Amino acid sequence: MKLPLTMMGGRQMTSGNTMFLSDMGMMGSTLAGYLFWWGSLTHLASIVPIRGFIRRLKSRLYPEIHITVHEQNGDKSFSRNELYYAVETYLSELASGKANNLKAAISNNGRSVTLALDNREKMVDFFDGVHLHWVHQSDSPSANGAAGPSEAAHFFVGGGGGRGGGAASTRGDKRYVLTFLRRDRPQVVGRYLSHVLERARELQAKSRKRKLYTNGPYSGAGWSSVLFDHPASFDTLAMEPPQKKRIMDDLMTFSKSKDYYAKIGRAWKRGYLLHGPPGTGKSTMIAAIANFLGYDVYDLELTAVGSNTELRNLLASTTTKAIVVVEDIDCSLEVTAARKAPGNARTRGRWKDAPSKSKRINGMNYCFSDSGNEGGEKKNKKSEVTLSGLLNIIDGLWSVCGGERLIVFTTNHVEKLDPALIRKGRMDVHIEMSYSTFEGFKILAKNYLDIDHHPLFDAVERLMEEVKVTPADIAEQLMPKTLDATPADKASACLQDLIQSMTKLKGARK
Ligand SMILES: Nc1ncnc2c1ncn2[C@@H]1O[C@H](COP(=O)(O)OP(=O)(O)OP(=O)(O)O)[C@@H](O)[C@H]1O
Ligand SMILES: [Mg+2]
Repeated sequence: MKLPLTMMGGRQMTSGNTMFLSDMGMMGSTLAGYLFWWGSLTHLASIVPIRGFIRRLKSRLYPEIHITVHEQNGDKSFSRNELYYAVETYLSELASGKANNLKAAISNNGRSVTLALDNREKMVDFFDGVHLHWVHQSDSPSANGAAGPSEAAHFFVGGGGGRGGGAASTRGDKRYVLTFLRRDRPQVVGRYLSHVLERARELQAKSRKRKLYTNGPYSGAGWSSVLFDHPASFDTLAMEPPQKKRIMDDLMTFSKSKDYYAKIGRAWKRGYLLHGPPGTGKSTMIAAIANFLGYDVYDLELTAVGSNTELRNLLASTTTKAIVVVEDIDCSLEVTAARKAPGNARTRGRWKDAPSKSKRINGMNYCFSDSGNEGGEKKNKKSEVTLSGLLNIIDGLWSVCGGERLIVFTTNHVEKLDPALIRKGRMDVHIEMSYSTFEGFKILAKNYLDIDHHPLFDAVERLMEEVKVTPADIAEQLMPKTLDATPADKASACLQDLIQSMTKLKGARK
């Protein structure tokens, strides 16, 4: 009798095509032998947990440390643990290029998508030759395959659950667990965690919603704010490229020099004086700086400040990473001694005609919220802010505040300013914003018309050698006047307009 035999996995064993019963006897005893050993091994494994044993053995050889960063602090208030969010930000940058399972969410006012590690997703990082493993864990019932409360992955000694995870977690807790070898503890505790925090701050500063604050007549004794959403950047700023690069390098060096400022015992602040004729881009430059560094802008209206004390309180309530701007400083303050009464001071053009709380800044309308009711009273209040008061407050205030701050003064008349106000150490960088050069014009032509070359460029260049035009004048002429024309026709029409107005100007100056 020939019987086909079927083994585990459904494979048919045949000898040729068949197998005789005598062979089956031998096969049967071999099979019984295997089964015996299999049974013994399984029994042994149930007595000695081999994987656990191997893990324990390895953990003796390569001891691990786990650091758990919980979403909430362990105190009674369950307050938000800022480190958790810093780790999340740091890992989202790392994970976006590497991790397989990510959570996506919309942020930044619906303009960008942020990615974060999904539950139980692991991420490897390297820092100064140290191998670091992160895993995200969540006890939330909705989390995919939730991990046990104190389960931490063992990266160096094999996967799976085990001990670790630090403090006991609460139901619904989310946490990041960092695992590394014990021998790397000094680098991780000493430097890596600071690096994570520092990088997260940089990323948060870049993506956070920034604000424009003002102390105008509608904001009571404090600041009122709106979202700062100005599109200016150094790319779009018409300026000689080497000068632009010097400014950007200076700003970047400043923003990265926290330790250096601390070492030399100076407050972490830098003063910029922007001077030049109207329409040369001083206000635009301030917006570009704010966007470049990711700072908030405090537009300080000195004529609306009642006294030195009020000024001190205003400046003390600014956030870190801020630019405090005083536009037209020569008009805002009597630069030699006591300042003018508000009624006599020139109010900045961009503000003075505003009929309501809506203000036009750099061609954009901003609507300010009213956070106080003192606006009406202030108009008639005589301000007592003095130059020396301003200087003392600036010098004194910045010395005690830890965060990085820029203070920017603008003026059309640098020659009128008291030297004490603009001396080095107060206004460290003096930038002259001047009439447009041909290089500046080409930047504007690229921005406004999207062209790098044009047959009419030569005529513009020749005229620029003879007449002075501000970037604002050029920008005005390069604005398309119709939507119907082709891009090439629009460019030609705008350049002809510009040439015409420059020729007129040349004629008028003869
Ligand atoms: N250097 C520049 N680069 C790009 N655009 C510029 C530049 N200068 C001026 N503009 C354009 O001209 C407009 C007016 O410029 P801006 O308000 O910056 O001049 P300003 O120097 O601050 O003038 P004011 O002294 O009157 O305050 C801006 O909205 C911008 O469109
Ligand atoms: Mg201006």
